[in-house]
Amino acid sequence: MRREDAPLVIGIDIGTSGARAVAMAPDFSIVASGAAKIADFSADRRDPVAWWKAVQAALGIVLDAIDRNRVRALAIDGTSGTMLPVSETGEPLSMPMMYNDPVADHIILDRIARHAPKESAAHGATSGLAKLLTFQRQPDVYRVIHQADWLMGHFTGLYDVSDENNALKTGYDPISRSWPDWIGETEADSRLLPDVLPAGSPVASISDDAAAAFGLPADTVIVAGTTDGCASFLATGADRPGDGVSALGTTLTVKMLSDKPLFAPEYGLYSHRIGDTWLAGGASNTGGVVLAAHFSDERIIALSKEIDPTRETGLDYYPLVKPGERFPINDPALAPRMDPRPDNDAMFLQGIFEGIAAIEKLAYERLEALGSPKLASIRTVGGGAKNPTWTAIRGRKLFVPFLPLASEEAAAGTARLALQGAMAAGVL
Ligand SMILES: Nc1ncnc2c1ncn2[C@@H]1O[C@H](COP(=O)(O)OP(=O)(O)O)[C@@H](O)[C@H]1O
Ligand SMILES: O=C(CO)[C@H](O)[C@H](O)COP(=O)(O)O
Repeated sequence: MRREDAPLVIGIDIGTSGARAVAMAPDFSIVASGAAKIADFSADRRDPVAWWKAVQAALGIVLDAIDRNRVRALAIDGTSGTMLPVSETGEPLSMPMMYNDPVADHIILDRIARHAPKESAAHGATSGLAKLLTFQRQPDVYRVIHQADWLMGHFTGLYDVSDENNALKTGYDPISRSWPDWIGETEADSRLLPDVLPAGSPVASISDDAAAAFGLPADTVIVAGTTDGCASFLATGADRPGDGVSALGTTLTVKMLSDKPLFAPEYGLYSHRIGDTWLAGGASNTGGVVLAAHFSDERIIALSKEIDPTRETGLDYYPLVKPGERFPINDPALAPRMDPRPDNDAMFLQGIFEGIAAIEKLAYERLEALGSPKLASIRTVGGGAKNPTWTAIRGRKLFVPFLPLASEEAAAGTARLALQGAMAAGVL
């Protein structure tokens, strides 16, 4: 088959600020990509209509660049823990709660704390389960679903299907592959939970309406997606036990591919299931957000050139913008440690780089102490990945090869799941 006739799949990522879509060939090459900002459609990042418009716009750019008849499958990822209550036809019944919107109702949080097993990822004020318990009081609610589920429903017409990754923080047990009975004990109405499929498994053929709207083949397979965090891991091409991915974005997230699941909520550590492997790790509150609180991106670049990364400042910071940490220390009251501040801004910036690198190192050490494979390599994504000074500081502390990325587009990770689903459905 000529390269221009090869079948294609589509991966769509809806992240914190916008939607991105890619078309991918079976050899993982990306043949087209498109992007759109949520802010271009609404000033409110919670507005689901704006999410859908951003997805339509990003997908439209991709479809205009390819022959639509080549598309075999499509999958979507969304921000982990963003939820909304819907009617049977998918109408949102209230404004969604975003991944970082906390539930303030202490009765709900106490019920989860009392009934969820210690190792569950459903603990905490931002968990999907806390949001389900909040939304189930809505009149006429059919299901409470995740952002990615709702967007997928626009392609299938089904608003009651999720994937194992998005469902994790809503209490789903990825080891028994079921919604556990204890969820009922929290007084959650389990009839409102979506059906859950493994990430990368076929859900349904595209609906007639969506096929007509996008000009896609009627047998396009819609595939169960994942969270944005897992998608950006998969996009890098990391695929062996011991492969680590550090995301130096607004926050620092660290994940490692592990042959067994690891759950340690006391450290904010959980595992997402991908096939029979696990993405173990967690998200810290440190990261670029601390840099951005003190320096513009231009100033970071200029000051970085003044830093000698081979010499430690000895400042020993724990950089945070406010008290509270999730991973690798889980302590809602943990105080930032950023004193003394030297007069020299380059030295201050170096202290922050060193502090974040030390937290990254502790994250990988926690994983190994809990039984993960030995860290073999790190791939780095996010705004901090392009800073050679920071990379040199990290290299001095982490002692493993830093590998290049197959792609830094989360949508490419989701497209890999679409390829898997297309193969499982026999259309590739
Ligand atoms: N040259 C740089 N060196 C280090 N950090 C940077 C640099 N440029 C931007 N950043 C940081 O990267 C962060 C944004 O990363 P990005 O991956 O785009 O974020 P998000 O997680 O929101 O998608 C900002 O907080 C910014 O401070
Ligand atoms: O904060 C987020 C929003 O971008 C991420 O969704 C979160 O950090 C990653 O969660 P997960 O590990 O479940 O993918």
